[in-house]
Amino acid sequence: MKQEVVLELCHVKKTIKNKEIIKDISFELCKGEVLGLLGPNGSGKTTTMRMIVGLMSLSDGEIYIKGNSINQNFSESIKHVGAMIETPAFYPFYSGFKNLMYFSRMLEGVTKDRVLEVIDLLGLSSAIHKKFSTYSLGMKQRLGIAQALLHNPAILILDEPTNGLDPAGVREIRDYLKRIAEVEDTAILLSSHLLSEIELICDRAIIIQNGQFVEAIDMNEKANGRLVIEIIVNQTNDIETVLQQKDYKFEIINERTIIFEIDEEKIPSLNKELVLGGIEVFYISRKKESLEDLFIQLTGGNVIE
Ligand SMILES: Nc1ncnc2c1ncn2[C@@H]1O[C@H](COP(=O)(O)OP(=O)(O)OP(=O)(O)O)[C@@H](O)[C@H]1O
Repeated sequence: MKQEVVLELCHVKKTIKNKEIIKDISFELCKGEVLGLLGPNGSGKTTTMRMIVGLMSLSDGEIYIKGNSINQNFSESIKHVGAMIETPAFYPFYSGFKNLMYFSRMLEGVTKDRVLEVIDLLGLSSAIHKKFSTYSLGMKQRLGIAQALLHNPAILILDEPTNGLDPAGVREIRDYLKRIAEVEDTAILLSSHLLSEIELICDRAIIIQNGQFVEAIDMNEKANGRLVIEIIVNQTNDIETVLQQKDYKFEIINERTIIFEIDEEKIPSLNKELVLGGIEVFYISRKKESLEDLFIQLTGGNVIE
């Protein structure tokens, strides 16, 4: 069953001073999904997010939030969005709690119970009455996410939420984001230049480069066992004849090497087929592509921080 689409970008473009910053970006974000926006520095991740939250206008294209065009009905669409785009600004000498209460009063219908709920959701209860200035960077980020969630938005937009955090802090944020998506059914769009994070946190990733969509990757498909394997055989000339009736996805690399993209459970039957077809199999080895390999391959080896 297809999930409800809560955010849709259709051929979005942005030109600033005659420079096309965003050339043509389209993607969808579904309820409860965690989607990563991945791209080298300067590829347009922040600009894309700024347009979604209305901090920047679109030069062309459309953005729909829960079916409402942000161009035509901004006030209706923006109420479904919570965002942390720049470093969140809090009063340093107020406690985390007082800060959240302060922001909650500016939002319609946010009760003290909801404030307590987001504090619990982000694991901030034990430190919530301490001054904001005493918080670690990870706690400041979590308070920022808690603030963005106060009005229970359908979509949470986070620009590099793990930037500057140590590995333990990164893991913490990752666990909390997964929890938010599960518990509140929130759709999360986050950007990161850390590929490993995107791979761990997200259900899907959109790769962009030079303001242009490059590829969408489904992490669950990867996790569901689709592997890249390398098979060394005595000769590859007859491979196509041997496998003629099967819908294998493969590439002959040279006279002895073939690469297959295959479900793990189909490897033994593939092996059998090759052997029965008169092909001598020397090695079968797993070449599971990491997101990093794929990213470098797709973006032509651009340097990533
Ligand atoms: N207001 C602006 N005026 C002119 N150029 C801009 C403006 N905002 C962004 N740019 C340019 O647009 C491009 C994309 O920037 P953006 O910040 O969206 O990229 P990014 O993928 O978020 O990069 P980073 O990871 O470094 O933050 C960059 O070349 C940037 O210099």
